[in-house]
Amino acid sequence: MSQNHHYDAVVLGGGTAGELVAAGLARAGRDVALVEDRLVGGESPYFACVPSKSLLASARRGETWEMALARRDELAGRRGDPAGHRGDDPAVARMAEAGVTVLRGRGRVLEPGRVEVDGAVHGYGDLVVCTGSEPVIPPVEGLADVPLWTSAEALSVPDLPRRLVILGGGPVGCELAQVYAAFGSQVAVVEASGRLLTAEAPFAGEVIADALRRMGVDLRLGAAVGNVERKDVGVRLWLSDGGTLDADRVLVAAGRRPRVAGLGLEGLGVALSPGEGIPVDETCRVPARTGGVWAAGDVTGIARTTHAARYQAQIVLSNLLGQRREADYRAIPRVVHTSPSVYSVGISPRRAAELRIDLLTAGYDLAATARATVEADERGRVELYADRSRGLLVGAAAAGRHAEEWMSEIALAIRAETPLSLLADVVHPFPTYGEAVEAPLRELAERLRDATSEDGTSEEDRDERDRRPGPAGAR
Ligand SMILES: Cc1cc2nc3c(=O)[nH]c(=O)nc-3n(C[C@H](O)[C@H](O)[C@H](O)COP(=O)(O)OP(=O)(O)OC[C@H]3O[C@@H](n4cnc5c(N)ncnc54)[C@H](O)[C@@H]3O)c2cc1C
Ligand SMILES: NC(=O)c1ccc[n+]([C@@H]2O[C@H](COP(=O)([O-])OP(=O)(O)OC[C@H]3O[C@@H](n4cnc5c(N)ncnc54)[C@H](O)[C@@H]3O)[C@@H](O)[C@H]2O)c1
Repeated sequence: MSQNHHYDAVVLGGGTAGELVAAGLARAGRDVALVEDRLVGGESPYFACVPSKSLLASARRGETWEMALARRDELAGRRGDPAGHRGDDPAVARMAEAGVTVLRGRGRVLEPGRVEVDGAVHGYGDLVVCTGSEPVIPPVEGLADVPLWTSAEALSVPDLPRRLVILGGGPVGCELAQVYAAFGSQVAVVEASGRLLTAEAPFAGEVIADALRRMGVDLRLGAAVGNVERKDVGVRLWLSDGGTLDADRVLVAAGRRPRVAGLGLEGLGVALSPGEGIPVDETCRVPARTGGVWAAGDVTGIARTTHAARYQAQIVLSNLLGQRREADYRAIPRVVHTSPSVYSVGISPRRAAELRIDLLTAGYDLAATARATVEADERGRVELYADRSRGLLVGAAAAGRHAEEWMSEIALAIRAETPLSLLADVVHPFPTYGEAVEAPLRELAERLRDATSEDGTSEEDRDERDRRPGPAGAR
């Protein structure tokens, strides 16, 4: 096949990460092509973050389903219309303005230095893979034979099912359970592990479980779906605990896997493992037989949020523009935007157990803050986690009203390795939920000081220990 054009860089996938890398390189004078086979902008604006947060906000404001849909589709409506018109013109125009060539179609690597996009071949110097992730459909008998929703359908069609069963109680399952329950669907969540938000601190899942139950959501925790059968009206699901559920619609929210299949990366000598992300080093470079392969965003399987995709895109950009920069994943926040919301950062108790880190935990119920009293919303708690051996804050979780807005100082503290004695001296305005971190910070500082004086460790020893690199956080 003859080659159309040789680009300095080809970016595969025009989502959050791909757009940023392509525009940044083009603005720096590089000849760049962005390959996108759906909508420039990717998942976040059309099918994920924006429509889900819009519906959650409408639910909080008590809007009707019709109002909520109108607002959702106005914000995310650039996903196109049923006639097949693509709605991403503003995003494409942004790329053109930056000097990026947008190549519509599915891209795959033919051989080192050459990609094919719907039959046309293009050459490249550097390849940046930003192909995102896709939902996992669990191998449940009968599931493939019934009409399913993934989050993309749930966030783009106008239907409000009377009975909705959600498979999976992770961030997607919890956010969408709250949306549909708020607008009147009878919602059940089937979560195979014993609790919601299983990767996070147990109290967080309990706070969300309580909020969902109060809205009438039927939580089937610790139960897996055995099989699914189509009925005259709707479907029936048989659960491993012997229970059954009837539904008009099944929404699968059972996790996502990096989108790596069919990209031709094996031909570059990239080592791929089933279900895993493209391996990257700390500069987001992909170890490959040939140089010049990079990856950013969900496809790396590392932090899987829009802000992490942006961060990795900036890392790739800096390195491609000749400024070495390494990613640090120790303090990337993870937020579930339910009411109350859940904010986690750094190491979770589960991750600490896997890494055999001896955690010191201190917590505080938000009910004890004056803000909770004046707001008449006492739900929630904050927990802070310190690594006993390093004497540093390494993780935190909070469930509570707007937790995502008042916990950022903890991310900074973890990232900057701020001494606990200094953190415990920080003053928060009264009356705010943010005051809830003061008591646990003081407690951790005191317990670490006591531990230090008991084991005879001097301040100098502690300083030396603090300078050593810590274990990778959210990975
Ligand atoms: C329901 C839901 C809600 C979420 N809410 C939040 C939230 O509130 N906050 C948050 O931070 N994160 C949230 N996320 C996660 C967030 O959406 C992702 O982390 C983010 O979109 C990842 O960006 P990306 O650039 O890696 O991939 P994507 O945005 O998925 O972009 C990848 C692009 O590559 C294209 N592509 C793939 N293969 C090819 C190919 N071979 N050729 C051409 N194009 C290709 C795809 O069409 C796609 O446009 C949510 C996710 C879901 C599912
Ligand atoms: N606010 C945010 O930042 C946000 C919001 C939504 C999603 N996301 C991202 O999207 C990704 C996907 O989220 P998710 O919630 O789909 O995945 P997840 O992997 O976090 O959770 C999936 C859940 O489904 C359960 N499960 C799997 N198979 C099951 C089965 N057969 N029956 C019952 N339960 C089953 C698992 O135990 C797990 O708890 C996450 O990585 C997250 O980072 C982010």
